[in-house]
Amino acid sequence: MTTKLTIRRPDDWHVHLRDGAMLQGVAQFTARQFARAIVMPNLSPPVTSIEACIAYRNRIMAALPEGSAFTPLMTCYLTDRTDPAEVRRGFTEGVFTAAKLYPAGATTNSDGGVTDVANIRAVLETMAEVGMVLCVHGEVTSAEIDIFDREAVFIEQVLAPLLKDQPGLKVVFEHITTQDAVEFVEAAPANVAATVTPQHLHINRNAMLVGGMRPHAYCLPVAKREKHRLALRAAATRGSTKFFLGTDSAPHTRETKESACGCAGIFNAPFALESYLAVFEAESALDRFEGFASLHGPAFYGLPVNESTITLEKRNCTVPATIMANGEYVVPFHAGETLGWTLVD
Ligand SMILES: NC(=O)N[C@@H](CC(=O)O)C(=O)O
Ligand SMILES: [Zn+2]
Ligand SMILES: [Zn+2]
Repeated sequence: MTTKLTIRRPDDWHVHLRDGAMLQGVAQFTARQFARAIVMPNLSPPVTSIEACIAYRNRIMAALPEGSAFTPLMTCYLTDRTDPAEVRRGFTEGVFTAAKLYPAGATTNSDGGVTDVANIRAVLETMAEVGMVLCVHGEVTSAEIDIFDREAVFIEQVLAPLLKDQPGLKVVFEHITTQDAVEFVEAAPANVAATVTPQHLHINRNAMLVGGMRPHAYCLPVAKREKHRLALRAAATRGSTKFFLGTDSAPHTRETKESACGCAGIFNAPFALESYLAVFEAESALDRFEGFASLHGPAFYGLPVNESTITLEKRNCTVPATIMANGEYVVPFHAGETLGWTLVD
């Protein structure tokens, strides 16, 4: 029986580090587990320029614990008015690692997002030309589309046509939640990949709705039915280089989650690796964890793998009911549960 696992240090290819007091409270958790992370730009106001991005990166660096070797990889929030020249310059100067497509109104702080991908055609062309990754929140927003169908409809109405128009563009279909998305990514060429969150590997929609409404199991895209969860588990643990780690850790204060209109987002950063590893163990795929966590992401982005390592031990760890993030309570994913592996410092 494996009781100790040492792998190259993982990266998180999708995280919300927030800003201000919350950033001060949560940055340490991601920095402890990961070498690098793709940092989402959905602040208020969003990070839409090189200047704003450099300033945000500096605030992240200032929020890291002393001596941290963590590197934030920054992203540009696309809007209907994004200037292709700004995206190109930000990428070539090393400020933007990727650009992020939020369909307007799809999720937290996406009101300034893109109303129609036709409006960013020149931006996408530029990105394809320079080899810059497009990160996509893949849900349509039309009122008449059922929330459980929004990802599958996005594939058909937006993503497939977009890739037809820009066949060379590197696209990360983020936080996928459906068998439809798994099948689409598997059938697509090598320039299309996906990230998978810990929550979508652990829970289906019952976790959110059975026995009472559970706001801390609510995120977007919402968890789907069990067959989709099983498809995601198979995809993530199969060893395919098209699927890699992206936590989508999205902290909101306990108050804003436990509300008449609760915010979407699950805060999983403090125990992300322990959470993923539980899945890989249950799927008898411990030997494939390093690929998912530390190798496939850098390969897709064209970045070097990390030289340093981390070690996880087969030892119980109990996730606290709440975490104090710089004066605000945040409820973590797996609150109050015990996980079978522990990241060794
Ligand atoms: N995943 C979420 O439920 N929420 C994210 C936004 C996002 O990634 O869609 C957030 O910023 O809170
Ligand atoms: Zn999203
Ligand atoms: Zn996200």
